[in-house]
Amino acid sequence: MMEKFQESMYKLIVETSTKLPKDVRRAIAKAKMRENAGTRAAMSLATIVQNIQMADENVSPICQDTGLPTFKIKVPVGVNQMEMKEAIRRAIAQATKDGKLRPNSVDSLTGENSGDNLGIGLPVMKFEQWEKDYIDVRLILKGGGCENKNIQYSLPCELEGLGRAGRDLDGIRKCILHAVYQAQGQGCSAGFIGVGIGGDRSAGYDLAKEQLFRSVDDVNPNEDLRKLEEYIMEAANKLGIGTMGFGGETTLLGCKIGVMHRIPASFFVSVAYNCWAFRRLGVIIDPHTGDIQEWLYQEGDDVNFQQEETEVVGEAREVVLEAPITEEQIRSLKVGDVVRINGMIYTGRDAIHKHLMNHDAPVDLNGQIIYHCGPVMLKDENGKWHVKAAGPTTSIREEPYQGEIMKKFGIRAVIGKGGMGAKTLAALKEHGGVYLNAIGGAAQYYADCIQSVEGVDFLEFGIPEAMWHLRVKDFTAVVTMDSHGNSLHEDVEKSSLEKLAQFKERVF
Ligand SMILES: O=C(O)C[C@H](O)C(=O)O
Ligand code: SF4
Repeated sequence: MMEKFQESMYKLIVETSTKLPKDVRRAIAKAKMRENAGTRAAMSLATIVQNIQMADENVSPICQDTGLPTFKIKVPVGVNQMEMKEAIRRAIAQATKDGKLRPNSVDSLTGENSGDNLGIGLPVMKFEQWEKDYIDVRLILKGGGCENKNIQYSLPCELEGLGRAGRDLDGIRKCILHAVYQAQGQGCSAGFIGVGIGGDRSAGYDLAKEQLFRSVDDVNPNEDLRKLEEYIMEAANKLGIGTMGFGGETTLLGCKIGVMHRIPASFFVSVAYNCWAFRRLGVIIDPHTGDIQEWLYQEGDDVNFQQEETEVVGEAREVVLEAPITEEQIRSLKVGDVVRINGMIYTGRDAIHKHLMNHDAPVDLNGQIIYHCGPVMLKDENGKWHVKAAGPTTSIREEPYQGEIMKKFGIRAVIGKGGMGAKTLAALKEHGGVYLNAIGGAAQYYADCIQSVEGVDFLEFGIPEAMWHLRVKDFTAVVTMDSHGNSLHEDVEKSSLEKLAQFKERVF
């Protein structure tokens, strides 16, 4: 039985990483219909849909960040949970080896990547016993960018744009709207949120995450919460943050709210934010054979994304870039321009940015392009590396370093997602640099633009943190911060704050 169970868990992991569930697909298809053709949001959604289809076909990760695997398992009395845990760990290690998961488990003290997704406390497995005679296993692969946008409020509190949030349903309403606002595009909007009302800090977050296991289509049995969920879906989509924070009609794809009791002194509202790449599936397992009897979240017909040819944004200019890039070329770029990159780009994320502050670079970065990306890579029998998934990572984490590093090494462009802050914007102006926004989560789409892996440095930092030398063709991204002091991210943040303030008045 355990061998079969391990095989079933392997199938669950691979399916979760590579195929979005139908309820999520329906939500994305609906969002796509709402956007006006030709806008940046429509273009991004077209890329997202294309990426979902490519992941289906390639049986490869939808997003390169395959997240922190969290299993929720319900078992009948008499099933050996310790053996199940071991089988799940083996299945996780196998899926990592096969390039279906990125090695994502990092020693928090030494920074060492375990290489197989196993580690202290990882994967997360939560067991519960029940009276039924079958096993129910559900899995979420929740990436780090959206996890970083989770937020917890302690009521009463003051919220920018909304004023005081008190200890009542209306205060809760304000917290949830604020949670969507503060995420901007950084958690790869449009997102799904799970909300937990009450509990202590840890139980509140657990409850919030528990909500993410609810189907997007289900209706809250609590009438107050049903109304609140409905209200939030409507109001949040008026914030104008849109796909990737580019502005647009859809900012939120789902909202599920749960409640538990609290103690008199504490009143927490906890919000778990999940990106559009909402990888969550489940299976019913026969406890005697270990076989999969049924897949969960897959009710309904196959979702047919209507994919008409999307034109590039209205009058957006398309510019081809190839490194080394001159200052003059960079200064000619403006927010809104679409760039197509050919030639070399170098990945660099958290560990490398920190390292480069007081070390030399292993390659000459003068005039070059840095890509904030931690790809999924596999080495073949001949020792050659292949890219299995390679979308952008959240750039704002490099905010303390980026400007200085660009100046120090002469870097002319950085590609990432979610935008960067005032410090980087000032450096782009002073030095002559641009920020290029790629579509977060579109890891198959971008992997397809990579023609070859020409080298790697800092492999000791682990696969996601290494500096990969990539030769690309037609790698497309949008200029969202230019060398003239313009930032689309700053604009959207400002306008969405104004819109948020329209929801200040009491509703509940
Ligand atoms: O780690 C990554 O590759 C991306 C991360 O999920 C992010 O959204 O920043
Ligand atoms: S890159 Fe975006 S889509 Fe991928 S896990 Fe991070 S937040 Fe989600």
